Amino acid sequence: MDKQSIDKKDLEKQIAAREAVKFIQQNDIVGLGTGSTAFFAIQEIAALVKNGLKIKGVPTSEHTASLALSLGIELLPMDQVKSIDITIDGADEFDTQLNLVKGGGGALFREKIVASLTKNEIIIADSGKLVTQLGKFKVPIEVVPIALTYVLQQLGKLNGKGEVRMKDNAPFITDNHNIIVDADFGLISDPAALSASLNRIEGILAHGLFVQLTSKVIMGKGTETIIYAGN
Ligand SMILES: O=C(CO)[C@H](O)[C@H](O)COP(=O)(O)O
Repeated sequence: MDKQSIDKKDLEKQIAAREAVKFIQQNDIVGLGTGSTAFFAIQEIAALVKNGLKIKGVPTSEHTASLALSLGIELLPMDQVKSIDITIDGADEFDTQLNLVKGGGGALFREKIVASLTKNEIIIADSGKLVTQLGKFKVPIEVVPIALTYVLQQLGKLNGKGEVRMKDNAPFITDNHNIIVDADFGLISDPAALSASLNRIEGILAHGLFVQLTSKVIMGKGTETIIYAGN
């Protein structure tokens, strides 16, 4: 990928982030996403905080927690939060029905808990994330390590081929001390049905299919934003 296309992507992420933070209100509890797109939102939020906005953030990963603290955003631990007003997070893929694949950064479990607590889940994305059908990006699945063999067998029964995610020649370990299996199901014709099937497999802590959790996706396209909103 050449530098120009990288810059174009970053610009799209940034303008989507700028648009998304407009939905934050004074005294909101704000879920803070994880990844290179959420990074832009966290920076925008930090700038607003410096200008007097009072919010408390709920981070979706240890990495986001450190980043937010370093930028002066006050945090609340997830287990002390009953409800989150608004969350701004990224996604690996989304469709126009607002189904998502998330977890490319391995933070899917905390991202899903935060999304489930959130009244207004806003996903920000560059235009490369929009797909007609989910599934080109493998579905990240957080697995309790001792259940790996069983989970891989069960994924096979769903016509999924799972591979343990590696980092520096060792399995990638999540913030929750689990492993990630990236599962290829081909194109996913019914994300809700696959999500429900994955939910029934013991040993899976969370999977990266986010169905009916998103209120809008704000996508940067060139120098504009396009909003996909739920019904
Ligand atoms: O789900 C995520 C992390 O677990 C990210 O939101 C997703 O991977 C998108 O990342 P990026 O904004 O870097 O493309």
